[in-house]
Amino acid sequence: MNDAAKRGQVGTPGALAERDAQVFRAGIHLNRLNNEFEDFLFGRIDLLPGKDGKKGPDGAYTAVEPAEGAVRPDNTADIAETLHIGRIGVLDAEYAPLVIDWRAPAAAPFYRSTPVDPGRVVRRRVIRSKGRRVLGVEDDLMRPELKATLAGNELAVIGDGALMAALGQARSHTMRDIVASIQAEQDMVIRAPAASVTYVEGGPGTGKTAVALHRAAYLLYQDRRRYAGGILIVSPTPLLVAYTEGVLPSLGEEGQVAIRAVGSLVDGVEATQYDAPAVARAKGSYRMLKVLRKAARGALETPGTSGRRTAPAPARGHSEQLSFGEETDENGQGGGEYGQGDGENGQGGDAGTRNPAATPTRLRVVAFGRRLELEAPELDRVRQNALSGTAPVNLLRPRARKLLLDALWSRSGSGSRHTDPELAAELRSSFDEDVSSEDTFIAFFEAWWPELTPRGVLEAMADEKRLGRWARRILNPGEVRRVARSLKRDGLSVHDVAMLDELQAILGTPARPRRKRELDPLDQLTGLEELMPVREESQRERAERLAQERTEYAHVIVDEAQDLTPMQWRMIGRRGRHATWTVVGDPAQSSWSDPDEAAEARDEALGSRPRRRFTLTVNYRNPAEIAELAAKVLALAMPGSESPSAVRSTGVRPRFVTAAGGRDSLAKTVREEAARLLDQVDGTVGVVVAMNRRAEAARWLAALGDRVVALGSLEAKGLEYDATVVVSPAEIADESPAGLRVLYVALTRATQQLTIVSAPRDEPDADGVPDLLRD
Ligand SMILES: Nc1ncnc2c1ncn2[C@@H]1O[C@H](COP(=O)(O)OP(=O)(O)OP(=O)(O)O)[C@@H](O)[C@H]1O
Repeated sequence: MNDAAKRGQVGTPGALAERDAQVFRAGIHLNRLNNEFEDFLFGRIDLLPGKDGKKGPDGAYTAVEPAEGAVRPDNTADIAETLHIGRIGVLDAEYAPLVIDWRAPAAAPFYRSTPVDPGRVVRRRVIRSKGRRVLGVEDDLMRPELKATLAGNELAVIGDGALMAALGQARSHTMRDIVASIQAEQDMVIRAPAASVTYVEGGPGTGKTAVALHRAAYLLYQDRRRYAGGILIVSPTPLLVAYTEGVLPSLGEEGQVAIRAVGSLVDGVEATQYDAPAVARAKGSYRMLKVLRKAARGALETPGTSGRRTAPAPARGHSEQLSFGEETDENGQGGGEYGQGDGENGQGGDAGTRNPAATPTRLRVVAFGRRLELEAPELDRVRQNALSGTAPVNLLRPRARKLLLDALWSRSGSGSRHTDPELAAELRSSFDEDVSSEDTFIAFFEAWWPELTPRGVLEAMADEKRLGRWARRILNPGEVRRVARSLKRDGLSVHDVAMLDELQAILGTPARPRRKRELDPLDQLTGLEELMPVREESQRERAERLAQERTEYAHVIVDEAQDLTPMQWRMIGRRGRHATWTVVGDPAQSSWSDPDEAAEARDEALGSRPRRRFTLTVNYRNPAEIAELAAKVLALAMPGSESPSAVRSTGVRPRFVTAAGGRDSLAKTVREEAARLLDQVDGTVGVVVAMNRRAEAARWLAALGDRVVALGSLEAKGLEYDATVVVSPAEIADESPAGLRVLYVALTRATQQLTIVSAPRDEPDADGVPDLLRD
């Protein structure tokens, strides 16, 4: 900035422009440094000289292996290079690297080096700090046999390992980044090239979510321009979004990355309700796709018995010329109200609802002084003819309109009036103009072929009779009844959102004139707003706005991919048609009942892009004592699959408690156990119950403060707590066909302590161990 000020004194216009540009860049950099100040420098590696002596642009040796003779026969060596690793890179006054960005190639040895395969690293140090104070230092010696010296002094070793220090810390309600202790197998995934599909599997606690988030930051660092197209991270629940969304800003990345729950992928919708398992199964499966296709066409026709009329009514005085079904609004006025928020940005499907009027069964217009009339059979023929096109239903409107005019034209008999083709064409076009500007025709057309919204179609599906027709031979009558009933309820379920999105694709969005965005004069001054105290829209706000408007992304990261239904895969697939992908999941934790169908949908979404597969094998979350217990359920849920190995053990075994029969006893026991755990851990306690006990469990715990949370089994996905109470394993396991896998998720949420509360249904033995968890 000082430098820039000097440029300004030159006084030429060019120098002024350069000054502005430099001040701007310096301002951005200063901002980033200030934002990243906390815990800015977290790592250091001391290295042997590189094999070929070559150095990269960041000034570090590029070779992974040490130079020949770097280790002397008496096992002594000199440190040739010391690198400091931080959240972002910093150069010194000479433009030499002072701190290396954790994502830079030179930082890779910090993560990759292990005692088995140390490369050039002799000592790896993790530094914890607060503000300007160093709180602690943890060293790992990668070559413990070596006596290394740095500038004549022997290398010191402090602390007992950064990883264990990180894992032992109490948990809060938000996830922390793991930059200081990323492990080698995780680093391979984070830095995998972004070509095509990177597929990561691993058991609970292996760091899949952490790795996915760090990968997003890494990709942006690697190729910011390419990912200006945005990175979408899809998370299973809003709870997990809230838990993880702080990680990227802590890595110096926000704006380009949108983290969305699968129930919030359609703009303006935030679904938090869950359907009962049988309903979810019908709504999520491929079968629903067929039903939606039929419904989207069927919904064009509204039975007269609906009794609801809010479509634009014919103008007064013309109403007698429109024939609606028997139960239409008598005064024919209707009020012309479409729901608001009809998606100016072309999304359309999320906010507005329109209740179409009963479909008119007769059209009468006056053209060329003659009354022309089309009756129901003719209208029906025209409709079927129009629908034979494959285009999205709303985009078929112009075609339907044209076919309607054709039918009226032929009814008028005017076609034979002229033999001269030019005159005939002229006559026809003036006929079309005449008819289509007539209020009657306009009103008729709006009611006969209304522009459908996804919400409108979903509402039509709430009518059991109509749904039954559209779902004939696809859903069974029980499913039809349950789905229709679920759609009558207020608010959307997570599965409804994928249906809305599919409907949006089936219906299509007709082109609308774009609203001109006002030019913000500050925008013109590329980024000067960064430095101004008052500005209209911050960079972050702008990034959020852009993310809102974005419908496709350059990279899509799917977390907990094992849970997605076929319909959800289709929804996400539409957002990444040209994207590269990172897909992380664990089949053993899947709450979806038909994994084969979901795999088919996943393959369709990912297309034929080649896949690179990784497996994470170490459980960083659960102590061995908890992992061992969970493994028993894994053996039942997915016989033969391997549990990840737990990296530490606490010596504290899971506790088993039995609640006597009766609601009060269960409530009391759970409350006591939660309170007991709150006493024993510094951080959070999660109480996991079957989905239908959610509200009840929240009441049980209301007096215990906000360190404790009640969670339905499906909501526990991806989260973690210092301690958890799992209430009635049998109830959770019996909830759905995937119940055992859901129970496996519930049992693997704790970082320190786990208590199992059994109800009589769990058939606990004398020690309180429920049937499902016995050897
Ligand atoms: N290298 C690491 N250093 C420190 N902590 C780590 C490391 N890897 C993972 N963890 C921690 O382990 C816990 C589990 O990680 P994460 O939630 O990413 O696992 P996951 O594989 O997504 O689990 P699940 O499948 O159960 O959702 C988190 O607290 C995470 O911070």
